[in-house]
Amino acid sequence: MKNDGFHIGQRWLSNTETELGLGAIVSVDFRTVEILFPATGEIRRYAKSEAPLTRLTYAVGDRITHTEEWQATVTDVQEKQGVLIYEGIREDTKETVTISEALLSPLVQLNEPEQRLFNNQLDLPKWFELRLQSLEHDYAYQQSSTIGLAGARIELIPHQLHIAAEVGKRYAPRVLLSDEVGLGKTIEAALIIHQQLQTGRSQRVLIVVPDTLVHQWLVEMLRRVNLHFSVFDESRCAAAAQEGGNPFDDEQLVLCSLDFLVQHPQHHQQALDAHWDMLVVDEAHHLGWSESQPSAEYERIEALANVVPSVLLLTATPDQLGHQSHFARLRLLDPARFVSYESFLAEESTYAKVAETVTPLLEDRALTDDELAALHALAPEVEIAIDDLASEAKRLEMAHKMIDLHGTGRILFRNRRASIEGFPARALNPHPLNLPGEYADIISSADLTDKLFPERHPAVSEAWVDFDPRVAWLIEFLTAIKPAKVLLICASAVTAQQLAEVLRTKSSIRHSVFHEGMSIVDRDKAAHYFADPDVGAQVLLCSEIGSEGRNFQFAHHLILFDLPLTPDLLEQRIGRLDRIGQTRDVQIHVPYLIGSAQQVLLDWYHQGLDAFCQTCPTGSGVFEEVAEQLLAACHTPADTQLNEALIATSQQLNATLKRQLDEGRDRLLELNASGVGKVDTLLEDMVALDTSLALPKFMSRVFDAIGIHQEEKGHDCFILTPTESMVNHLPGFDHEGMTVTYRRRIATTLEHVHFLTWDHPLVHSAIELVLTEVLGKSSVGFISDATKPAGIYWLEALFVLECSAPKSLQVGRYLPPTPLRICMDAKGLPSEVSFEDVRPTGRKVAQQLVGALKPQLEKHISQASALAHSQANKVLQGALATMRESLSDQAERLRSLQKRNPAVRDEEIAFVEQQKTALEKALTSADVRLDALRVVVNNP
Ligand SMILES: Nc1ncnc2c1ncn2[C@@H]1O[C@H](COP(=O)(O)OP(=O)(O)OP(=O)(O)O)[C@@H](O)[C@H]1O
Repeated sequence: MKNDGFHIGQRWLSNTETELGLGAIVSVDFRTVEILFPATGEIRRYAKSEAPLTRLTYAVGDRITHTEEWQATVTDVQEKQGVLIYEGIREDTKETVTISEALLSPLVQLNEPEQRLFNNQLDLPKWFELRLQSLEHDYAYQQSSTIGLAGARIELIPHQLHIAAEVGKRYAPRVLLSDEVGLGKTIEAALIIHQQLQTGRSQRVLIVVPDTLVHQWLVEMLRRVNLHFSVFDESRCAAAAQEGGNPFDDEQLVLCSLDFLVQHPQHHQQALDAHWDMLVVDEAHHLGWSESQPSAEYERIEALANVVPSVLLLTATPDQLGHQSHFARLRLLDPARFVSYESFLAEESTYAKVAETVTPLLEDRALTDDELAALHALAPEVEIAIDDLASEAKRLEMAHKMIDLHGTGRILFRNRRASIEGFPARALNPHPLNLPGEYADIISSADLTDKLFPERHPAVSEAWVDFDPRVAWLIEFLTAIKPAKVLLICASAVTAQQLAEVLRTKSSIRHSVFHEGMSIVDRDKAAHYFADPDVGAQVLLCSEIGSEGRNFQFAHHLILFDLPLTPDLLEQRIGRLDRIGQTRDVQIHVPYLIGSAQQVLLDWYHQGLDAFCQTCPTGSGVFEEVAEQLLAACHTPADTQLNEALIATSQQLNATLKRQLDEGRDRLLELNASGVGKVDTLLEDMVALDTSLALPKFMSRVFDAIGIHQEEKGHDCFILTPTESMVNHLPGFDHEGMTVTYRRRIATTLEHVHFLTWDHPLVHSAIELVLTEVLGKSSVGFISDATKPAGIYWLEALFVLECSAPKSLQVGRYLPPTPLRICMDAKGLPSEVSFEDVRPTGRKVAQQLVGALKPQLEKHISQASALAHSQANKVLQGALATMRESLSDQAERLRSLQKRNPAVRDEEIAFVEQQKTALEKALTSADVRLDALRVVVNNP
């Protein structure tokens, strides 16, 4: 429509302040024009000849919005005294309406690149690049193998990454993470949860842990993977109860203690009703089970596991409450697969055969005919041609297929220290002390507890600390090795408290206690005080509750003031120090009374099982066999014959069981868990990401563009602060300032520094901000290329191929929003040229250029659009083919697995099929949209 001057009532857009919305001319005189912007209430007065304004006019077919907020589609346009009168059909009532442009809503924002380009809503050319890069990076991220893993603040430890990647990519994984103590099960769980959340496979997660570990889990989730869990306890639920409803519905990520669920059936019921995607249970050996007497803990978790699709159980000592309980937990993960304990035992006895048959595949040589025949016999339904085993990679693939087919491979992961390098050694330091006469009567009683813990007998009350030589030894020992940190564990809270009292009254040794009689907050304070390297406690005196889960690897000395009766508990105790992050050999000190039942235990553990200096996965098996003999020996410590026989039997049993485990279950589990041959590519991808400069470069441009100042601080850290020009709200950005790093090494040592990776929420919100803003949708810029004629121009059109689908479908695996950049030259031909350093032209020039080139540009846009559609179609066909192939493979693999290994559930197969159908539908509905336009003119 021809513009023949300003008239009151006309609607114009500001070219310089696009955020003002649609303005209305309120006065015009012979030299100036005054315009009111109703959306912000601001008025501007301009010289008529210089006014940076563009008239907004609509054509037939356009959609307009009335000030009363209803919409209409334009059917006719007339002009009366310079003001446009639109006729149209109202969308809600279908009435025919007539609207003067004066009554158009001021809240108009032109979103379409073309509209913006031809209405002079132009931005700086750098915004076009930012949009393009944001789309390109997001595209790469969505397809990356490292999604959900790269952003964790951890060292890259292969066995953990393998498990996390293997489990994290499954649909509703149900697994038992059973690495030996301290190898990183919590970290593995954190990585799996993070991956499931980042990819949309899960949204609601409930973590259940012993109450001693609630705080530690809270902190680990936050510091390792940036996840804020809410702790639910009695007081939180009571407060929520007043508002009514189910308190568990209020949060997506919840952490609570197992005790809490056991002691409060009504809250357990609420948790059951709260529709979780994932349940995580730490120290799952507490879920004791026998056919006649399942524990309350087991029943509570079983009820949850029956309704929650994904379940992770964590325990380093699966046999701690007996092998039956271990079976019961596997059954809880997959009731259809683990039907009876007897059949489970029978199957276990075949593991050695499976391991023996698979092992040659891992030996980097051709298989003999016999070995090949054994392989055929193991899995007759798998066709194995010699060619299938020609290369090392193929043999590895076959080995993993076989492991997958047999036993607990898919649901149980266990790494052992023996197969992981770099662990320091453990040394036993026994400290024999004379048995005081005061204990004589007590230890001669028939009660085993009296024999093992005479200090707890009422007859000696608090006086034992005065004559028991372990107490004097303790003070002397602590004084001698000061300031070295020492963790002391004993069986009872009373003993820990009494020892603390002695240290308080008889020494100046800084100490702290940790036992079940304290509140969770006080316990954490005590642990924190112990961890403080400068002014903290030298010794932490723990009751048995300190023997699980906690991280005390900064200490190198462990005192076992008494010994527990079960080997797995001993392993848990030692595991507080012997865990990832321990930098020195672990010194285990056992002060014991000569000739006591404790000496029997010491000798049995050390000589019978070698359980102090090595981890002893066979301990519970041996214990089950010799329990009677062991108890008899504890009753008669002086019976050397009995003791020697006990040790000899235990040594023998231990050797046999170890061999069986080594050859069978553990060998298979280890092959499955450690990721030999499978994790290398992932590790390479992670290292490549860590060393790439793409993210720092990109973020620096984004920060610059949105008005965040980035200042280098040294140590590879940057301080981010808002500048005055920062107008947009960036979720996750701290306006007080933030210290960030892109380096893993810095992030794992400086915990207050944010670790910026492609997984980080700040990076996601920055990308989202760039893409949801209109900034950059249209721009004009100059390049200087002396080799090309001055004045030639190109039109860059950025299209996005995308489809909408529910998040849980993770359509991004196959077709993330895909950027397609098409560049047309002045002749209307597609060009491969790309531009760097496109500089702004100035608004007026840009306006004039767009005005002059409008007919050509319109033509180029439609040519580019046709090209984009044809490119998109190729991309789409590729995505469909990949999706079909990959899901068909998955379904086929699951079906063939299921024939051998019922661990594969029917729902898993059905799920893959449903996904295939849903993805087919979603992908075929994908469409191309124009996201941004940039006109680039050569002006050398
Ligand atoms: N990849 C890693 N990077 C940095 N620290 C790690 C890593 N893996 C484990 N750690 C640290 O090592 C210690 C042991 O890890 P974690 O607590 O996950 O082991 P765990 O197997 O759960 O132990 P437990 O058997 O005692 O429950 C923790 O302090 C943990 O933070």
